[in-house]
Amino acid sequence: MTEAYATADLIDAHGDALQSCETQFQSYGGRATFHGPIATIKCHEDNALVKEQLNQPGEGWVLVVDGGGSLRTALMGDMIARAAAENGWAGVVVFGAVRDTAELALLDLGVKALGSNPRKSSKTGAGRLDVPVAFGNTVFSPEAWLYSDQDGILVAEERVEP
Ligand SMILES: O=C([O-])CC(=O)C(=O)O
Repeated sequence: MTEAYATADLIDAHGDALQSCETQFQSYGGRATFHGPIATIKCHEDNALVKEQLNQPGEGWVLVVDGGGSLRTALMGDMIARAAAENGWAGVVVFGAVRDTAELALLDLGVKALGSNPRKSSKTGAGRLDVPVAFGNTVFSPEAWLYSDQDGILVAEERVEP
């Protein structure tokens, strides 16, 4: 799905209402531009919670996964990402690594991550759901709004009109 806004235009118009994430992400998903309200997970090299959440209805939300920046294991691969797309999530932002990147590019889902690693994560369920997470000088609070495109990621406490 192509969306008719650019983050540069949004921040020009609504600068005071927006945080702009300084972390430089790679874009892996088939959707280059995506936005939606935020759900969060904080976890470390364990993706059971990520799998569980993305198998729930997404209703246009964006899951922000704070993996602590670890590139040692992948927190999402093609199976979890396919479930996310089928369940209507708009996108997934991973402060950490993903895998199966060739397949991720074919999905109608926004995926941003720091990098990739073929090694899988553990699946104990360790981690926390729906807590504010922060990276790149930006706080991602549950239910805030996220706007992402090739230029970066913006966060607003309330929805802003593109
Ligand atoms: O199961 C995992 O750890 C992640 C994965 O490879 C997938 O989503 O296909």
